[in-house]
Amino acid sequence: MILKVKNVKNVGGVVKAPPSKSYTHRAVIIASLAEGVSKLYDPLSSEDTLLSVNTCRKFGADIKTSNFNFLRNNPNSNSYWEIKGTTKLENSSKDPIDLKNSGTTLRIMTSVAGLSDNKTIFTGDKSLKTRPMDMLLEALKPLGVNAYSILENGKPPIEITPGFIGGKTSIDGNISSQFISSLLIAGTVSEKGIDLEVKGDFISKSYVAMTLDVMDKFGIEIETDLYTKHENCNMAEKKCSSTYFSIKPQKYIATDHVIEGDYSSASYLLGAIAILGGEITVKNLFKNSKQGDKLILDIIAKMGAKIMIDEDSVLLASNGNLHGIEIDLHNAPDLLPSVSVLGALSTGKTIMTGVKHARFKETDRIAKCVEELSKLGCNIKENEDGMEIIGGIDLEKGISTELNSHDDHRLAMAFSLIGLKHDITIKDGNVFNVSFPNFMEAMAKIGIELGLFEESYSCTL
Ligand SMILES: O=C(O)C1=C[C@@H](OP(=O)(O)O)[C@@H](O)[C@H](O)C1
Ligand SMILES: C=C(OP(=O)(O)O)C(=O)O
Repeated sequence: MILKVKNVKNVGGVVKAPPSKSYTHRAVIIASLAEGVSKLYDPLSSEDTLLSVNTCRKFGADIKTSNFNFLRNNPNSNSYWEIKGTTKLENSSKDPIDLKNSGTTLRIMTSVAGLSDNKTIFTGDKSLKTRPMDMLLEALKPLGVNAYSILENGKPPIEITPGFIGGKTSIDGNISSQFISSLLIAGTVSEKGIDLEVKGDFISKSYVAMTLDVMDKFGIEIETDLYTKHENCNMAEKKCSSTYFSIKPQKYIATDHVIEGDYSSASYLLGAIAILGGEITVKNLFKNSKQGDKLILDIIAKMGAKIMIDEDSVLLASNGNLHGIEIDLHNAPDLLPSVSVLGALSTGKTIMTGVKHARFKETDRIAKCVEELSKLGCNIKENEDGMEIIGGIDLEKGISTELNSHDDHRLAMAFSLIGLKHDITIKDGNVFNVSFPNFMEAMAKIGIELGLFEESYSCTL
């Protein structure tokens, strides 16, 4: 389906950010490992999070979901999921479990599957089969888990043989923080607990902070120097001291938990008004959030808009004139598509650094953003760990006005913002259900009407 901007009028107003995908994954999986019944209020019901729900059901959790629209329902007596966890995991699926497009479910559940009584095979869609897994599989071995890549390419499909007894292990932190979240979540309920050393450059650290946040809410005590270490290591001198985590064997305690709003998804709503000019209030964004993508507030402010942060909402005011900035996305890789579009619609240069790991997502997001923005006449330079946008969109110099999402939800939503200033279309644009099913409804609330159209195939005889 082709996604494009249909109409823009009465721009602005108030909109609620959707619940956090990352927090929903964590709460579902940890509640499924807890003794007792937990209630998750205002969870994100999206393709990816429902994969975590269905996979946890396969391992024995009893999960009752309720379909409600986060834009219309406030967290109230009936908008929650009820999760009865289990401490005795058994994979009831005789076939490989298809995790489609969800890297978070794949990584975290690979360690959890090591706790079960029987073998598991995880597979996924074409994109998921490109996601690196070898470092996690290596780190699991000293903990008693024999897991391997069936095609021996370090990627899914993955077969996991149980035996997770826990103990001491280490892993490099430069590819994915999901490996670390996975080891910590599962290691907690293993016989010996876990002592984990994360070596070298530790990217996307904020997601591990979110993991520890949810583990704390479910009663777990953790010793770590994550919060006391210097933010980024000295990459120039290649000096990065390790980060340590020590968790004694413990049991998760069922609890009720409210899922906060998603800053990654909010970046499209905030970015739209920053580009167009106007004023919006985005609710459900928490001032003290641990999400790394809260960085979008600093980015948009540095580019020239006004940002006011309240306890649980953000007010943005913009005149639509943005200028380029330099930004390190080391801790917020999912903002790369949004920031590349903001940079392409700004005056001056925008430089993104520190985000080589954005190459290991649904797509190689550095390469694809460069490829697609170049089509629109952007003067853009690809670097190993980011990109430089030297000159913005200039359709006169461009070769096409049809962009391609490459089936990546974040590319589709970020590229849709270009349609606020230029007449462009996005092929395979209907992929936002992975993380933001109500994306079009939320954009309509702030005056931006998006449309989805069948691709018209012209037959040439
Ligand atoms: O743990 C998580 O919820 C996530 C971690 C990040 O991945 P990396 O840690 O691989 O950067 C991020 O890109 C992904 O969207 C969600
Ligand atoms: C990469 C992402 O998620 P996952 O790792 O769960 O596929 C994302 O949401 O951008």
